[in-house]
Amino acid sequence: MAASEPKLDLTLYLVTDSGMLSGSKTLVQTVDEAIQGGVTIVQLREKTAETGDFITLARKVLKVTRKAGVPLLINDRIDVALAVGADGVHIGQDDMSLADVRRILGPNKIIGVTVQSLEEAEAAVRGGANYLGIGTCYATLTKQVKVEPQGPSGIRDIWEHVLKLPNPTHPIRAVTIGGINAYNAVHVLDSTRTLSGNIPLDGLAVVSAIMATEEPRLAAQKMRAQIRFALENSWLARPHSNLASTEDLQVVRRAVVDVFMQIKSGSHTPLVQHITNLVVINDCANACLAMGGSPIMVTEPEEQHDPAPVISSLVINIGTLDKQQVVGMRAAMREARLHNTPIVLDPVAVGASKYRAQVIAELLRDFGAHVIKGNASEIAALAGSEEVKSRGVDSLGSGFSDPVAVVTEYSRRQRCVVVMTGAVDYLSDGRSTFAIRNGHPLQAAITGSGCMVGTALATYIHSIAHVDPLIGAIAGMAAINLAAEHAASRNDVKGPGTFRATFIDEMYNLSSQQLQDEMVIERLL
Ligand SMILES: Cc1ncc(COP(=O)(O)OP(=O)(O)O)c(N)n1
Ligand SMILES: Cc1nc(C(=O)O)sc1CCOP(=O)(O)O
Repeated sequence: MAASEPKLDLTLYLVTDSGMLSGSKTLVQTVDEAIQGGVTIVQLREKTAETGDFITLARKVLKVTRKAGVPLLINDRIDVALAVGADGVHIGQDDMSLADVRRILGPNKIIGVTVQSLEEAEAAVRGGANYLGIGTCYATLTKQVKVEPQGPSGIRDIWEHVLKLPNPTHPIRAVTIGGINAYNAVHVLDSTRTLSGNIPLDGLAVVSAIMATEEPRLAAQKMRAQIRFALENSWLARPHSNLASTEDLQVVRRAVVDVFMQIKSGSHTPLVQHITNLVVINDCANACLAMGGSPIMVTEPEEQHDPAPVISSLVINIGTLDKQQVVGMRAAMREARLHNTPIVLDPVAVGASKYRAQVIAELLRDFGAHVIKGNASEIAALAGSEEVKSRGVDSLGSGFSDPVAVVTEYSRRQRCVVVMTGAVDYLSDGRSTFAIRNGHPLQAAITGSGCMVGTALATYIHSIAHVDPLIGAIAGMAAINLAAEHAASRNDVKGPGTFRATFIDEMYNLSSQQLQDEMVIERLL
């Protein structure tokens, strides 16, 4: 194959570490296979190599990268880059200054700079870096990092900041690095999209996710597929949903009924995994069945891997939290992320203890969610608002003075659909916000009705690729509220006990015509 001119494509950035090789493959073979699997740029990072050995290795790797038309950068060592004619270098804050490196290498070589703060990022952009390696995203065993991992939201803050800077010569690009793998790639790319403009990072940089495997080609293929999904198919990547954003509420209503019909007609039976609280397991399983889904209560960490490919959606509910359960939740969310399975997070009583708040913050940092559902006090606790207080699992007072602003802004920040339940339910994807005014006070008189909302959301949002999560959320919320209205109006319902059983019956009986005719929905934004 003829050599081709390397162009800067940061989509999947391999940073090498020969110390991680298992022994069955050389570094050159590993790089070669990783490129075949989809790596788009390589950085030779040999922290302990002698200069002569480094140059010899770099020449061999360069042959492979040139053949594939992929740029080769050298970590830290400008002399090695010059000696072999590499395409550029990557430097950190303790290395030779950017200005000196640019002077030595000239205007055409690629220079990447590690940045961990707004100030470092600003200096690198002003100094003419071609791209930024924004670190450290997650904890890593690959190297000792000096700063606390900042998680995707910290990375996003830096990315957002640099995009607002005037750029002297060329548009700035960026990847993030640290603890990234095929399981968290989509979440990292989704949640580092800028709030203003929805602009994603240019790619992800990895060391161990490829270097420490026996199958670098396969590892690179998996990473590349996840990155492609995040950049092209994730709902955040799709242009503003035509359905939820349309001014015509009739179009929204029809889309909601269509989603409902898919399940009601039996053309699709979503397999809805629950890791939920002890109080409501049975109710949630029955609600799921009654709506046309199939519940599966797989909870042990060890048994998350096998069913993961066939799970349609995952409910994580922290109502009766224990440490072992959290391990299972993390394993389930990790698998869900790999399979792009929608995750519905129910942060029950998150404001009640520091432990709950910490668990939820870590789950959101590490895995995120496609939908967060809570009552006003739970959303207040998550959004950092003092306006609504809680008592146990209940909200106190009359709620937010401006619920639309709270829900919309929190949804925008979390990059997911937020559903805030109450007498009026508010649902937002950060771009469009709706109120649903169905439901009955008896829902608050039984335990688990909020948890069953989580089940309903997950049942209708059974695929990220095929269901707009906001439309699916509206379908779930409206369906369960209408079932409550129908149940409460029945003569055989005498109070909470009979309501509870009848509620499930009416979830089962609800027709698409009733949903169409009786759903009270209002667009607020
Ligand atoms: C893409 C990318 N980003 C960050 C780094 C880290 O570089 P640096 O700060 O120079 O640390 P060392 O790699 O030298 O340990 C990187 N190498 N690549
Ligand atoms: C080389 C490097 N630089 C980092 C930074 O934060 O600047 S983290 C890191 C190592 C990343 O390795 P892995 O993909 O195996 O977690």
